[in-house]
Amino acid sequence: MKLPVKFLDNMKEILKDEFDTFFKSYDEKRYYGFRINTLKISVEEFLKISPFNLSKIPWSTDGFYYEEDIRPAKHPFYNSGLYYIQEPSAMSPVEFLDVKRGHKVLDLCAAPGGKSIQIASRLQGEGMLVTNDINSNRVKPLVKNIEMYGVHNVLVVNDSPDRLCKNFEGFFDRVLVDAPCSGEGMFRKDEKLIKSWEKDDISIYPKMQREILDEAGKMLKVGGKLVYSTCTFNKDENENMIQEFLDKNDNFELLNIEKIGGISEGLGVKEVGRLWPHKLNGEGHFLALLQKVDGETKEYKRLKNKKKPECFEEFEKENMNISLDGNFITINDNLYLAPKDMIDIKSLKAVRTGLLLGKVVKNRFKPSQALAMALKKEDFKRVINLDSNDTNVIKYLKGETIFTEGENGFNLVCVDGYPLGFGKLNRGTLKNGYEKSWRWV
Ligand SMILES: C[S@@+](CC[C@H](N)C(=O)[O-])C[C@H]1O[C@@H](n2cnc3c(N)ncnc32)[C@H](O)[C@@H]1O
Repeated sequence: MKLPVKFLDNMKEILKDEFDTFFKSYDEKRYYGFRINTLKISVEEFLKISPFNLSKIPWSTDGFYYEEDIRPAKHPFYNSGLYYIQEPSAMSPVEFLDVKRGHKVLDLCAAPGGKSIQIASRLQGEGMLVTNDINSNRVKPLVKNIEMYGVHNVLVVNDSPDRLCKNFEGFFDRVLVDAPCSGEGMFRKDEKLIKSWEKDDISIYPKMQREILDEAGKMLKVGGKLVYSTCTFNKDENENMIQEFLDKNDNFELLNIEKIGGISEGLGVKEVGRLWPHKLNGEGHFLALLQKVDGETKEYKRLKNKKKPECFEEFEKENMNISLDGNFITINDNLYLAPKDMIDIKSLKAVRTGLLLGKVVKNRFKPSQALAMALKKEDFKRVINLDSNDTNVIKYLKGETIFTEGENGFNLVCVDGYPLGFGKLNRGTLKNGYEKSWRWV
């Protein structure tokens, strides 16, 4: 692999005696991983049905390495949101964020959403996740991932950190800043990034990171914790960025990142964590854990619950074995179940205000793909449960009509018991309800 000379010079300076082993690691194979989505299945249950050979990633509770030649994104379990494909070292930031059920958590630079899904799996439907990205193109896959992985206690935002801060100062128990960075840790994963590193002016990143981190700190509660992470090796974007933040904010303390599974101390800062490709099986990451120990406390009032619309109540009675409760919000014909901890937000570009249940048009309710993905098989009255080897699964994912037995009406189509989407059955013919933009082409 041909690496930029300037990058190698920087790395020689940083790594000194270790440089040669670091450099050689670029000729070794890269590692592939996915994380089991414990919102839908436990690690133990998944391992019982797993069609793949997997081995544990040491710093992750639910992450596994898989071999390069298997294609987990082509298996229908991927479409049912049972696992999220993620570079192994990228699984580390959330591991150290110490998210507990009921927390209010902000993922400030979230797209495409790998770490948001990981946070949601720690929340297990309690508390609230606010997931944001400034880039409107990148928010689209973020929304898809949030929905496919069945995250429902969520507010998805496409806005800037300072505008978020106007609504959420001192609000969050946990904040993740997975900062935009020069991406030096991703060269082995994606050689195109070498070209953009050479072409772009990487000195722009520290300014961006500083601004994001400053706003992130303000949105944290006293006692709350923040993880700052990057996938680059550059010291200015890592240890120096954290040192500068601590110098400016004496109400923050640096906590220790436990050095498990081959994670190393930082460069001159022992509390932070470095994942190096020559020391563990992953591409590279930087982690710092901060705690806010002093500051102003602000009280927030939850939004008052709005009633369930009648048309949704009817849909539930006709089709579901459960009845949802909480705050039902309608925005432009879209019916949402908002998170219980939702507050009044002003002038923010919210893309999803909770779980999108469906559309209400002329008092008729049409369920969404997101609702199907947030349900369990037992939650629905009529289910078409396909075997993962059944050719109808691919047909369904392609949006084709399928012919199958079952009860007329709305059905939840599942693969080996895990929902894929809806369909309407009429005398053996299933009108495909799989979201058009998700269909296999
Ligand atoms: C490293 S990526 C995030 C990856 C993501 N956390 C994940 O695990 O899937 C950094 C993200 O920061 C976003 N970003 C850049 N500047 C930002 C800003 N000022 N505020 C919020 N997000 C920003 C980029 O659009 C990009 O999606």
